[in-house]
Amino acid sequence: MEDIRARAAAKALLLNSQHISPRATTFNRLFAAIYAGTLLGLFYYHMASLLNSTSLGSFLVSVSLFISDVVLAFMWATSQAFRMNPLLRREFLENLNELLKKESDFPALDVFICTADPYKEPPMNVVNTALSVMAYDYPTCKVSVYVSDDGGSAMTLFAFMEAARFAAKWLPFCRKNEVIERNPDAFFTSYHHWTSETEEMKRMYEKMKIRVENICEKGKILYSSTSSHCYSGTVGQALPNLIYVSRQKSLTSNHHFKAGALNTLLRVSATMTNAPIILTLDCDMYSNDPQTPSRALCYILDPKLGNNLGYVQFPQKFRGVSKNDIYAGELKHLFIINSAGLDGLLGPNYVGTGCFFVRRIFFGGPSSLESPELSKLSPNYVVERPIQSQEVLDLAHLVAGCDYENNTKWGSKLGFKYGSLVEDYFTGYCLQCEGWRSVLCNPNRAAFYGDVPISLHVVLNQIKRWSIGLLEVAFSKYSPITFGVRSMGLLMGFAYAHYAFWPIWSIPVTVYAFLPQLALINGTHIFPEVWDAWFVVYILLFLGAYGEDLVEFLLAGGTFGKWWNDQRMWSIRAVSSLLFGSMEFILKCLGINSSLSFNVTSKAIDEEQSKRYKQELFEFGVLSPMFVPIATAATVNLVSFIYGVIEIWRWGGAWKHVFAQMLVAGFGVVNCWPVYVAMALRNDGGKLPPKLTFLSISLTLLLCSFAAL
Ligand SMILES: O=c1ccn([C@@H]2O[C@H](COP(=O)(O)OP(=O)(O)O[C@H]3O[C@H](CO)[C@@H](O)[C@H](O)[C@H]3O)[C@@H](O)[C@H]2O)c(=O)[nH]1
Ligand SMILES: [Mn+2]
Repeated sequence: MEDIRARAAAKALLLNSQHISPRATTFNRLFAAIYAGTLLGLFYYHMASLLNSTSLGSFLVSVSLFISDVVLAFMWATSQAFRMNPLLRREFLENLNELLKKESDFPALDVFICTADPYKEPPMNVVNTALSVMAYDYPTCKVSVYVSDDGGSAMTLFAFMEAARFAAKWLPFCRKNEVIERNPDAFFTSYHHWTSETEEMKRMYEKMKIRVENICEKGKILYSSTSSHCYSGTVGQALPNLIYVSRQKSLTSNHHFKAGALNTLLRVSATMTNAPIILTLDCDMYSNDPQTPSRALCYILDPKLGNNLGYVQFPQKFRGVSKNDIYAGELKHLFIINSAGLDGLLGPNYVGTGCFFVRRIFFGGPSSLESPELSKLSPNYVVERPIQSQEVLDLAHLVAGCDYENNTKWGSKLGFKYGSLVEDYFTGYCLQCEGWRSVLCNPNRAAFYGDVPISLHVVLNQIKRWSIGLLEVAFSKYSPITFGVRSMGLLMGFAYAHYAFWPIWSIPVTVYAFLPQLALINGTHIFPEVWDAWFVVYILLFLGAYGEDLVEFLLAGGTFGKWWNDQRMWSIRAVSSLLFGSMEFILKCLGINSSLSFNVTSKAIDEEQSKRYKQELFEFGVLSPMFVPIATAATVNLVSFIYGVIEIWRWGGAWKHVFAQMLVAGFGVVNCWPVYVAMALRNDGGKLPPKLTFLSISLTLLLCSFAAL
């Protein structure tokens, strides 16, 4: 790749450009300064109330509010890193074509696809993902697709044997007809100009699908999970390599979940193709644009970005999102807004999928090569034997063995990093600390599409796993607030700290979801009254934060409806996933619960659920303990709001004292609307289970009567 970069420099070909909006940056910085000043005012107010508190009760209330606001201020301060220098980029594909004239000019590409559970991740979807990348507009002899199957499932293997056969027809069909939608499933559901050739393709696809689904229904093929498989098939000349890998597992060794799977793929692919560029994909993220690898090359081959560029991250985007995205599954801030912000600093964080890496990144910092234990695994080793030669297959089996990593540097100095359930965040963070930088590529046509979870329970469990993983990093010796700030400077360190400490949002949100409401019932006034200048400070801070969030969301292409759900899910997550995640993390630290595991997000679709999702009805349905704080908060807010209304009606003049608390409770009630509906007004399978409704109403009565004492 060095020589191609040199050629690009000699020809002075512009492969990409970057654009900073001076207006947005200036506005953000000015706004941050004003907001910071207002925050100082708030803390002055807090100090005064702490010093003036007369009873133990009022002191405890003041302390809780103070701690909550400290957390909010910390999260605000760390999030400023995303706003100081946001960057937009463009690629010039026509110039890349000037540069890469022959097939041999293209660097080889190894694609890694991970799957783990044939029931939660239907093999047909995994196959569609693989087909979509096999059909990339890229010299076929340069592409190899490696599928890691952590479930060791014969069904997935069977599906891939079928897929390899189908690919031999599908790829030429796509090239000939210039199909852009190269995921067969997406193509056949969106295509309308049927020709006899298309009909024929569709029939073949349907037949394959039925064969695969039949096998899955029977679930009857022999299941083998104690040996490692590497099947490789090169079906004809004009097809990319497709390699199925199921690493060896045993009950006594730690597999490190997805990070372990990816490291196995790193080694297996090194023995077979050792391509200098690697794309990692989750099985639910298919390619939506065949030109994506070329876009990534526009950065990787850019001589200006040089040897420090380690990865090009594409944002996660989703299909099948409901009209107003009720579970905020798009996570616009995480994947788009904040990533563009980081791009103006040292580059976006790695989000686990849709990311093109330079293989060299997994072997030490840009200027300090870390050698693997076998020279054949090293990034500059050139594979000379064909994939199917016995020698290569033997080595591949060896490096996929369950004990292979013992006493090696894999997971610490080499490859994807172990030690956190969010291996993507942790790996990207460590790599950036080593001095690698990254780029966000966010083209108009989405490069990849994934599935969003369509039930609340699944969403909350996913976020709970993330919270545990993030806290593992936050409280490790690599904490971004210390190690990160030292390695990458204040802003990058802050940005990573913002994520690592993400679960502590649960503190202020839980406090604000209960304390002002219960205090209202108790007759205690905890906020300044309406005509007080300090009330204005509160209002400015609230409107400032929500307003800025809304504007950013709209500028990133969101709608008001989606934003409303986004802010709602922010508080729902905080009182459930983040709270439970933090508790599980604490239990783990205390040694009480030591078996944290990677609970794979279900991608299987239930027809009834999917219908309710389209109608935008919140899906409760199961007995999840995480629903209890949500439902309890909902009822407490309602009771408190009604109580406040009655109070004002009885003692008209008192309204200015309770106004702020009424505002908080009222905001809670509006946000909790779907919860009330799920408790009382619905009768479908997704309503809140009566047991949980009963439990949360009892808890509410308990809390409210305690507060009324
Ligand atoms: O032991 C395991 C567990 C998971 N996976 C794969 O990892 C991927 C992500 O798992 P998923 O359950 O879909 O997790 P999500 O929470 O939806 O994914 C986000 O969060 C993960 C970290 O928690 C990242 O790895 C993902 O890239 C990111 O999209 C899937 O392809 C799985 O098949 C494995 O290969 N082995
Ligand atoms: Mn996923």
